Amino acid sequence: MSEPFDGTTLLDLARSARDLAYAPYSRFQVGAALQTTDGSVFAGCNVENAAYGLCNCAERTALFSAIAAGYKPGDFIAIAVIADTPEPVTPCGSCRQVLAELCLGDMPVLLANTAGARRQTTVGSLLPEGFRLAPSA
Ligand SMILES: O=c1ccn([C@H]2C[C@H](O)[C@@H](CO)O2)c(=O)[nH]1
Ligand SMILES: [Zn+2]
Repeated sequence: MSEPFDGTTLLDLARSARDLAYAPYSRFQVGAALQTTDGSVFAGCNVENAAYGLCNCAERTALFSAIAAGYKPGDFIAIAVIADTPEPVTPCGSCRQVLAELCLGDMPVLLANTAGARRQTTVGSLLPEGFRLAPSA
């Protein structure tokens, strides 16, 4: 059975979202695209701030946008992330924690770089034994 999402399309959407990044401090642009169970896609880019601790990653922009639009934990089937890194970019610890809260452990995470390298992992493998209070998504 083929997967219920098209990884190449999701990565293309993440690549377009990356162009929208507001990253005047790091100059490091990241894009993400999150697909919901009903086929919607939420794109996200990183949004930085002069108070550096307020910088928000592309992954969390996409996840928070989906939640703000009414989607619930567990309503997501895949996320793609892309940046200009030598190897496919890999999410920071904060994003891993948020992914673990809002997505199922076996949800695919597609990681890519702008040169075309890509690999696939899961939310659970990115944060084994993560902290949680809420029941699993
Ligand atoms: O997976 C990642 C890693 C980093 N960033 C952002 C945060 C910051 O704006 C910039 C440099 O860390 O890249 C993301 O958006 N996603
Ligand atoms: Zn992050």
